[in-house]
Amino acid sequence: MNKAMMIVNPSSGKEEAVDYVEEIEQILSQQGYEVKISQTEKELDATKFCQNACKDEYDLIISIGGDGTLHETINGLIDEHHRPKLGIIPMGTVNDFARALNIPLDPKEAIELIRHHKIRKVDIGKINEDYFVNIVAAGAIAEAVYEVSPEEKTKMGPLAYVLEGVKTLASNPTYPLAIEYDGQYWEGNSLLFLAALTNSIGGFEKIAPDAEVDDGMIHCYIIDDINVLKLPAVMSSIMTGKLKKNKDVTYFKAKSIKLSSPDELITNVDGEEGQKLPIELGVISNHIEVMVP
Ligand SMILES: Nc1ncnc2c1ncn2[C@@H]1O[C@H](COP(=O)(O)OP(=O)(O)OP(=O)(O)O)[C@@H](O)[C@H]1O
Repeated sequence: MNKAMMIVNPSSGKEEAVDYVEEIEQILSQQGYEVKISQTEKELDATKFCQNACKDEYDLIISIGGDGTLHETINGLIDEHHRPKLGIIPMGTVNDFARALNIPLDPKEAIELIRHHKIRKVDIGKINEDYFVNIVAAGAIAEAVYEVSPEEKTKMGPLAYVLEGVKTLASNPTYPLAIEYDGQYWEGNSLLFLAALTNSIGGFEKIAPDAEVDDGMIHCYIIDDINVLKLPAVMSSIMTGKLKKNKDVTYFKAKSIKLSSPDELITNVDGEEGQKLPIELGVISNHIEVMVP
C-alpha cells in the first residue's frame, strides 16, 4: 500500500489548516494511500516529520501550511536518498511557492489537485549549508519582516509586511554590499538585495517574472542607494513586472553567488529570519517533484 504523510501547521495564516485535514485524509484514502497525520507544534517539526517520512519510504507528503512550513518540509527532503512527491495546500498569509507553481490559493481547489495533477521537477536553492525554495533577501526591509508578529499576520495578512516595510523606508537605511557572481563583481550601497528562485516574492507575482522554478538560475536584483523620491518608481516597476529595467536596479542571473558586507546584516530566507552575511548561494536543479495543475 502507498503511504502518504500530511504535515499540518495549525498556526499558519488564518489558523484554518486543521479544518481541511479530514477532507484531505478521505481523498488520500480513496486514492489508496495509508495516511499519517503529523501536526506541527513548533519550529523545525515539519523538517523532522519529513525526514522520518523519507526514511520510512513514504510515497507522498502533503504540506498544509504557509511558506514557512513548506520551507521546513523541503529542508527535510533535500538530503534524503528517497524523496516522496510533494503536494501543497496553501494555508499561509503569502504562499509564494504555491503562487509560483500556479497552485490554486483556494484550499478547496488545491485539494482537488490530489486527484488530478501533473508532476513538475523544481529547483532548490542552497544558502551555505541550508536550503531555500523562494527567496533570499538582505537589507533593512528584509529585516523588517521579523517585526511583524504572528497576530498581526493573522489579522492583516500581507498588508502587515507592507506597513512594516514603509515604516523602515522612512529612515532610508542602506548597507554596503559586495557581491561576486559567476566570475563577476558588484560593490556598492544598496537598499535591498533579492535573490529569487521563483517569480513570486511577498505575494507580488511580478517581481521576478523571468524566474522559472526549473531554470537552474538564481535571479538577482540589487536596489541602489536611492532616496525616498525614487521609491514610487521602484514600487511601480515591481507591480508591472519591470523591476529589472528600472535604472536604479541592477539585475543579473547566476548559478552561484557570494554576498558579504562589512556591516552586520541578517538575511531573510523564504520569509523567515535566516543566516548572517557572508553567504554563498547556489542551485540544485530539478531536485524535488511537486504536484501541480
Ligand atoms: N503549532 C505551531 N504554533 C506556532 N508556530 C508553529 C507551529 N507549528 C509550526 N510553527 C512555526 O510557524 C512558522 C510559520 O508557519 P507558516 O509559514 O506555515 O505560516 P504563516 O507564517 O502564517 O504563512 P506565510 O509564511 O505564508 O506568511 C513555521 O516556520 C513553524 O516554525
